[in-house]
Amino acid sequence: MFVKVCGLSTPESIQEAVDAGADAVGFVLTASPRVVSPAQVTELLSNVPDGVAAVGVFRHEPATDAVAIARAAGLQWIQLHGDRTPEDVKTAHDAGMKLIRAVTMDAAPDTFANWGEELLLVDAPVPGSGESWDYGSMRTKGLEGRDWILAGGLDAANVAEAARAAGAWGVDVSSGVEQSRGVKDLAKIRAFVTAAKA
Ligand SMILES: O=C(O)c1ccccc1N[C@@H]1O[C@H](COP(=O)(O)O)[C@@H](O)[C@H]1O
Repeated sequence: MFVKVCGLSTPESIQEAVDAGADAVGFVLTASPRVVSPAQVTELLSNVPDGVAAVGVFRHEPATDAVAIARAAGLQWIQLHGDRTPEDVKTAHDAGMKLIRAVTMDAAPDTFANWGEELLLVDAPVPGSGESWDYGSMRTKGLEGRDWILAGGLDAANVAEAARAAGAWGVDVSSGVEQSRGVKDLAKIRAFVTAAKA
């Protein structure tokens, strides 16, 4: 199970996620209680070892802006939420970036198709809200055999059953590993990664 821990802003939280076995860490570069600056990301990247993907997360920004911000920060992966088009995938790839394309669980059926992104992420209607949803509804979206990530309202207690119900290849978390909004809890990070990997 691929595991991404998102909304990290301190060396300690990155270290905990990496030590626990996370495959990717996310830095929120859009309006959010978890926002970090590109300069902060550049500093934090020294705590991310080779083999762990460091992902810049964006919501409504045009893909061209996201690519420029991520590149300035030293990132090679971007995660694009919001309304997107196949042209956005091309923009990311033309810039040499790898892409996680995020769609909401209630998005139009054609948006679940493979547009050539490296990974698809399926999230709650409001990203980063901590809201859980009907994960089993993903069984009807034609995602079998795809590398796709489940997100939205996950925590250590529900991640195993949620991933099983959805048939997910990977999972992503932010709210479920926090002690208060935007403040990560190291024990919850470890518990989440351990539960997901188990
Ligand atoms: O975490 C945020 O604040 C955020 C803001 C804008 C776009 C995406 C954001 N995070 C993504 O949301 C899910 C986590 O949701 P939850 O908090 O666990 O319910 C994950 O994909 C993050 O990358």
